[in-house]
Amino acid sequence: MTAELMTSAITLTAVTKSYSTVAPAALQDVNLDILPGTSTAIVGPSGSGKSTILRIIAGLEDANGGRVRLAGRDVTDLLPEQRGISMVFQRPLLFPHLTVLDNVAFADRAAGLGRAQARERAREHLDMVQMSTFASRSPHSLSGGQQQRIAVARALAAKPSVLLLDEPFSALDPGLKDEMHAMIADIRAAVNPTILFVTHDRDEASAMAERIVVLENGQLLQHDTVDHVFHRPASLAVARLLGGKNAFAGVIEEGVHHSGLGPIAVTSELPSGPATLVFRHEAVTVALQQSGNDVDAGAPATGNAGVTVCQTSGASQLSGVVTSIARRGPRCEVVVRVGDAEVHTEATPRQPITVGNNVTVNLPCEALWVVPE
Ligand SMILES: Nc1ncnc2c1ncn2[C@@H]1O[C@H](COP(=O)(O)OP(=O)(O)OP(=O)(O)O)[C@@H](O)[C@H]1O
Repeated sequence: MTAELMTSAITLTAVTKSYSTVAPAALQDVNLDILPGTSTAIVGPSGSGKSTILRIIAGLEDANGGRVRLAGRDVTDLLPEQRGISMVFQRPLLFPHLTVLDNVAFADRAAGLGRAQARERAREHLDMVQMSTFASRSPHSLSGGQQQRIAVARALAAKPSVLLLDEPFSALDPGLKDEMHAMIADIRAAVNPTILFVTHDRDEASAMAERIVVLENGQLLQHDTVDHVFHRPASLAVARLLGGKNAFAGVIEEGVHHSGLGPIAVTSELPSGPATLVFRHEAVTVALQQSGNDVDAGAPATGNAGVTVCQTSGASQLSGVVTSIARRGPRCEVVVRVGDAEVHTEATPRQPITVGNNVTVNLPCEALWVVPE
């Protein structure tokens, strides 16, 4: 492999975009700093402005205000082909009349490179996406996943310092998606472009990126590490958009959060006042209460908020009653009524838990997070 390393920081400053004077702005004052060589996912509901951000960075759409910089260079007024960016779309958009090899050689040919040399470089990029044996095939003879590999190889052949991917693998089945994620990891190891991609799939965001940008209604709600957006959301909106199911409105008084769930010790550093307690259901386990054990075995069957102090054991334990169980692949999601509230938890299908059981909910301290009301 002779491909050279290529990577750029991406900086958006106060970028706004309105497609019409009557519709709400597609992007509102978006500021974003993407470090070179990183991979970042953009997530958000449909219509939140995800594709618009990519298109403005690529130069396919003009912003109404703000600046776009790549590696510190202001590219706002440059044409797409002057920016050193490649973009891959949900559909591969290969040239049907060219072979796979010539599809990938296209950028070099257009840049004036001789056919033999362009094809030699194209072979390197086909190799990078493990498609060298398909070089002489026509695009229509390939599967959707194979065509998307060729689209990625063609994008890389333009030697971009930034690779933008707009829901590139959303049409593929889960097994193929995993293979594509492995391919992106190989590409990062080989040429390390800065990657910014749009996805609706939270698992894909965490599989392919180390950071996530969360958008809603054209506004950037949070840009942070994968771990932080899932476990330390900046707002209730972020928690919800990332699939968080446990949120309890209440009030903090002297380091204790009070809600329908009961009193939960948080941290004394948090100011007193209204706040919502959030935690991921994946972090919460549930266990059948055995009579005689030391966990609130006498709780009434209607469910009762356990007193919860979160220090020595590193976890709060709540007593409750199972109200529903739903299978989620290899896991089960178990909903437990605790006091006035419902807590979403996870269990394995082998656990002997049924609806109506008295259970203990184990809430690890590190899973707790508080967001403003
Ligand atoms: N060419 C266009 N003309 C008019 N409005 C547009 C155009 N492109 C996008 N919009 C509007 O701008 C807003 C943001 O669109 P965008 O495609 O960026 O959202 P998105 O988050 O990528 O959505 P999705 O997840 O559905 O692809 C939407 O309200 C959309 O209808």
